[in-house]
Amino acid sequence: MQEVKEEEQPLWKCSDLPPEVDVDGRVRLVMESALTARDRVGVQDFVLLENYNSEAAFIENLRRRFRENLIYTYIGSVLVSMNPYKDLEIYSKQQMERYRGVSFYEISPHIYALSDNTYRAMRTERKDQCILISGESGAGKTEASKKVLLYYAVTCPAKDTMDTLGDKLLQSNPVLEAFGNAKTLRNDNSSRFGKYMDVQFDFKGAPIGGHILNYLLEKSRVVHQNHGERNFHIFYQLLEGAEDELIKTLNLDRNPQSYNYLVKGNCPRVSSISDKNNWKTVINALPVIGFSEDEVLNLLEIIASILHLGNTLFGEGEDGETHITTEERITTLKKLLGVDGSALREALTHKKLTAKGEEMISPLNFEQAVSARDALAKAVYGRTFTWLVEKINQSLAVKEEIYQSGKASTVIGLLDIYGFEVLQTNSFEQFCINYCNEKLQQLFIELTLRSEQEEYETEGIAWEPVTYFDNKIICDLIEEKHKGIISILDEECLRPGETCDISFLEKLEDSLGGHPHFVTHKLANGKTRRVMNREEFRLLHYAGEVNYNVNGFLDKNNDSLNRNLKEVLCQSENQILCLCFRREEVFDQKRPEMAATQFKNSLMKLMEILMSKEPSYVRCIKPNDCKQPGRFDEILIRHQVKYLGLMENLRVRRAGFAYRRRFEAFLQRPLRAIVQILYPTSQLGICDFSKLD
Ligand SMILES: Nc1ncnc2c1ncn2[C@@H]1O[C@H](COP(=O)(O)OP(=O)(O)OP(=O)(O)O)[C@@H](O)[C@H]1O
Repeated sequence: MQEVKEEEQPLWKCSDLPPEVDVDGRVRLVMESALTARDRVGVQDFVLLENYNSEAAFIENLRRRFRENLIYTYIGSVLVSMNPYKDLEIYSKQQMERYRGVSFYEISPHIYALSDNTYRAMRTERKDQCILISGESGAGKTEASKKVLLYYAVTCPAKDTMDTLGDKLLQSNPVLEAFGNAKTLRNDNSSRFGKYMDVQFDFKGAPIGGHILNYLLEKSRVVHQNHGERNFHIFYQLLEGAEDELIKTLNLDRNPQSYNYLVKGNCPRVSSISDKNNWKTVINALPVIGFSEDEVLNLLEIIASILHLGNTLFGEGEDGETHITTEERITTLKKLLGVDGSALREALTHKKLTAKGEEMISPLNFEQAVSARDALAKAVYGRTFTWLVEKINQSLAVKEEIYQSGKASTVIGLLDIYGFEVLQTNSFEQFCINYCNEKLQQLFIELTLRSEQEEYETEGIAWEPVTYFDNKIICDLIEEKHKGIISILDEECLRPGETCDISFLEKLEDSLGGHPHFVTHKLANGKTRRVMNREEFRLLHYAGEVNYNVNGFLDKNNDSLNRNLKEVLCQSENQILCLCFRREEVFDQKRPEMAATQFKNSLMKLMEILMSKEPSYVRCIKPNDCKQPGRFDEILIRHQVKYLGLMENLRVRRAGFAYRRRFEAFLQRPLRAIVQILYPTSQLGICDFSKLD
């Protein structure tokens, strides 16, 4: 692969110049060469753009760099990363060495430079840091976060325990990806959950522990996939990669098309994915992260049982009663889930209710039985995933007592969370994902746009104020107590009487009609009405308009599982399931929080965590929708530049002293090069430049 080494671009080597060229001539040639190179490869920090107010100039700079495989560019200390959709040889150990301990602006932009800078800031300032990686699906967030982890695993000083910790940190990735990622239309390896990971360092800078917080797994994918998409990778890995004996033990058939939960997307195989190789990686990683043989078997029994559950079918008798028509599946489920078969059969076709203190059993109709079965599959998968993350956390936990309180150590947090999502049909999951992005935008405004300008003001620096859209109004629309969409949704789920998705929509119209960021078919004017479905509401997000179809909102928010199904599972002999389904839950009268409220609360906590740390940003951009290298889709890119707030970010950076200081540091590089041409034998180091001033 032909790559441009940026450091070699702008400068001519002395020896390239004919001896008769005098010193002035040399300097002139060097400057000209730098300018020509800049014309070709663009500037490596957007703050150096002459026309920094022009979006066209910004995009042109991205284009030039992308063409030369220069995927990283700074906006001050923010790293903009373009997904190259091909392997570039820029992540080797030698590359890591180049960035280690080197000042941010002395060397070409790189994810390693940001990783190193964050690490050094943590060490010198003894302050917790966080790296916030954002961008839309497929923009390269997970790849970036893996590069950061790899950098720390390779370059940080090692404690005795570090070898194993580094291994565990790296090995937890393929496991999490197997269970939490799936092929979507936009990304063959899309994370279907949000992830925040803390890496804890001791006072010598050695990593000593880690912790992962996971957010809202897209459980609906377990039972349904859109056309061209797949279920979570682990199902296909198991069928393709497991040894014959295991397949037999789990009573499976290797063909994914045999399973109802795997056929919906009509996409069993993906050319870019080797399920067989990935299976090997996962199965080798599990013991490294501390899974016992029994736990691995129990885990795979759960995965297999979900496939069998999807093939458990129902029929309707003459009197309208529902029964199971695939009795052999119950026999298999009994074995794999370690539960009582007849209790499971009963719980899949009946519902237990308590009315006036008395227990009643009521039969389920066909649709109810299908949805009880699907709810069981989703609950089992979702809780198993949470258990898996907990298990990884136990293995990454800091072992030494002195560090357990966290006071003697410092932390670098890594946030890799779903980007803003607009699909053909947007449901509850997209609503939550886009709400999360509104919150992150708030944080970005708070920590970058607002705070930097306030700093300029306090320091009495003259600058041109940068205006930006404050999306608080949209956050309030979604999360405000009693009035926001989430409160209205909860109310509709809980209130007695007939409620449904449409009654929720009507409630929204009654309460929020007239809000400048909320529209429905009924409230819209003619032009918007024509493109809106009657079952949709539209939110005018900071990043653009999104129509949400209310179908399924109530069910997904309720996220409930019939009590008798819970009873069956809490008696499971499967070690993992009996931890996931607790007896107390069956008897607990208190209703657990609804899914959207749980998500809202977890986001509030996340915001607190992030606010308490010094942030660095990686803004990932996806160059095209076809996952193709070399293709630069300007419209798509312009949209991302807009919603990632990159132009506002650039204006703020350009405006004040922070920019000037960094600009000066940046200038030292060509200056040093020139000095080295003029005085080739000089041993001047970077600090000597102050003397030159
Ligand atoms: N730096 C990179 N070098 C080479 N390929 C990359 C790089 N970054 C991303 N890719 C390619 O793009 C794909 C998508 O990247 P990634 O999974 O990191 O996206 P994402 O932003 O995390 O998406 P999602 O939100 O869907 O999880 C990767 O599987 C890989 O093929």
